[in-house]
Amino acid sequence: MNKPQRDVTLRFLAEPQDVNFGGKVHGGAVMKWIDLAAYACAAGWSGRYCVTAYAGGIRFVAPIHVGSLVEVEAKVIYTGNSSMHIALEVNACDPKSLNRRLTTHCIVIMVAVDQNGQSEQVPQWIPKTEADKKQHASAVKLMEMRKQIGEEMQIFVE
Ligand SMILES: CCCCCCCCCCCCCCCC(=O)SCCNC(=O)CCNC(=O)[C@H](O)C(C)(C)COP(=O)(O)OP(=O)(O)OC[C@H]1O[C@@H](n2cnc3c(N)ncnc32)[C@H](O)[C@@H]1OP(=O)(O)O
Repeated sequence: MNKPQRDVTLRFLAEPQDVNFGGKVHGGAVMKWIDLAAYACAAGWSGRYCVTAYAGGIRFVAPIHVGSLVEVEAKVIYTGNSSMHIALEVNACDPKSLNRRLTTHCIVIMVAVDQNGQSEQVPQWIPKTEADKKQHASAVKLMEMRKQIGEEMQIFVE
């Protein structure tokens, strides 16, 4: 296997088929792009097939217009035994003016699985730069917060 790749960026044009009733790109389309980028990032890091275990903290900061050049950036910010925590950012711009702006961001957790859907070990990512260390620490903090949210939400799934 090649050296694990920490990040990936998908680049494409928002097409008319992605539009919602308000004339902007549908939130569901953005979430699909995010899932695809998270998968490509996790697969590139682990060299394995991966599934989405969690997606959260999504914030739609600004709408995306049809015809925009969209960039979905995904990067590993934490690895567990089989999980990869991935920070995603979606930026868009008019391809004529290249006035790039943030439209959406969130966190996705992907898990590497074998052919039977059992979780498999992934290479560990070790933060090196100050920015990496901050993001890693934030991922650990978010894990704790999700545990509390999960416990609170238990009444809705029983
Ligand atoms: C076949 C080849 C075709 C190739 C073709 C290519 C196709 C190219 C197109 C691809 C396009 C994009 C594809 C996207 C991928 C889908 O869209 S997948 C569809 C949506 N996702 C699913 O269906 C996943 C359903 N869930 C599961 O299967 C299981 O819950 C999981 C995720 C495997 C975990 O199972 P589990 O029994 O909890 O496993 P366990 O070993 O206890 O935990 C594993 C890890 O998951 C973590 N975890 C589990 N649940 C959670 C949670 N809710 N929150 C956070 N972490 C969690 C644990 O903390 C643990 O982390 P580590 O400590 O190991 O780091």
